[in-house]
Amino acid sequence: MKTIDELLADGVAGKRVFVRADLNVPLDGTTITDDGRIRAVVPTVKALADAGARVVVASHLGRPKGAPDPAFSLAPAAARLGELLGAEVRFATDTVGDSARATAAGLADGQVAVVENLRFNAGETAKDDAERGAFADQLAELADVYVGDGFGAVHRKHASVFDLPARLPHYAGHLISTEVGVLKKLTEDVKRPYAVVLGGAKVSDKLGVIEHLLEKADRILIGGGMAYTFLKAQGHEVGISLLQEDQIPAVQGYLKRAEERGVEFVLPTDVLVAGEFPDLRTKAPANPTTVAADAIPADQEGLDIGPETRKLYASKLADAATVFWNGPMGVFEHPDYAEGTKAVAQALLDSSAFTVVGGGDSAAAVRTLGFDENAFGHISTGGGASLEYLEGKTLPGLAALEN
Ligand SMILES: Nc1ncnc2c1ncn2[C@@H]1O[C@H](COP(=O)(O)OP(=O)(O)O)[C@@H](O)[C@H]1O
Ligand SMILES: O=C(OP(=O)(O)O)[C@H](O)COP(=O)(O)O
Repeated sequence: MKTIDELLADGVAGKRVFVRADLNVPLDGTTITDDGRIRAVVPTVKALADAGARVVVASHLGRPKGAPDPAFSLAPAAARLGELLGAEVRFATDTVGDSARATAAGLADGQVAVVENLRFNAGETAKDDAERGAFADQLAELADVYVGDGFGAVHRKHASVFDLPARLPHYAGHLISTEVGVLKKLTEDVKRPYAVVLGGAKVSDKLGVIEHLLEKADRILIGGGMAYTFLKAQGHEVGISLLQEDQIPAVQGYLKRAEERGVEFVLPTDVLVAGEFPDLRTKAPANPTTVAADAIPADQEGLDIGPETRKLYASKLADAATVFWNGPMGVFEHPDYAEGTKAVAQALLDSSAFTVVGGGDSAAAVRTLGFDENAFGHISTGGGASLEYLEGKTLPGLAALEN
């Protein structure tokens, strides 16, 4: 994989460089609640701009449906990038249309622009190779060189991640190089006991990695929205909690395999439930109740692990030598459901383990709940991406940079 250092050494002044970043930051309206992913790409963008490149930054944000949707505009992220760079950052109101082409063409050496959300275009995420390719062709017109630095999206076979680098000279940015360097250590030389904590809401995306983790980890702790498919697989009712019904047979298989291999699977023994999802904007009191994990009422939703589970998980992490954690334990954005996530973060800090926290929301949780991000071994900007890397899968965005 060629890195940006080679590009910089060859000289990049006057060249139009397309930087595929992951600026998928959590927003409250148009306010960025955690800018970690923007800060993470600054070293790459700054190095290119300082070297006189004309930098076109692109990213997805959220999961819009292949058409413009103001709620998912990258405008706030572009403004924040400008603040962090201490320089003007231009913003194109489309991704490959008139605004993007004019903005890219109007850049002077050392200037930076952000184009609008890649996922406002159906071609970005299309399954069909030709449709993705056609969109990548349009993106390629904006630049002479491609720098891949959106680590959080390298597991996606999307036009800007996979097809575009095949059309331009391509290099890995500083963030991707750093992320891969750390995660590689976890695949090669892992100190045991090795505990993995999984939670969050992207359950269907992430359940599959457990099959591989069963061959690697000594202990797997499950929380967040993921826990309820496990509880259901054990025969418990989960009310209106997040559930991946079609994955129940697979999950039953994981539990069986874990037993055969002597991998300890730890599930919540109690959970916080409520009749409705909390209001994350007003943060109005949610008044949850604590119930046993095998006694979730039919009309209630599990939204955090309970106090007994917090203690249990802390004890299971205390003597670990390595911990990988992806996915909050509950809806941490609301204070009534943040305690589970806080307890896991604190347990990681209290242990002497090498700790890796991965994922946009997990990293944001650690910071917004007041923890010192430097106290963790590594905070990865990618959750799904780091999990699939650990799984040993070929990641489209990394393979494209290697070719
Ligand atoms: N029990 C739950 N039910 C619904 N959503 C949950 C639950 N627990 C956690 N979440 C949500 O999961 C989201 C993060 O999930 P995910 O995107 O998978 O993590 P990451 O970005 O760290 O990879 C958070 O917004 C959080 O509110
Ligand atoms: O937030 C992301 O992934 P993550 O939640 O697994 O860390 C990335 O920006 C990828 O987004 P996607 O899962 O909508 O493709």
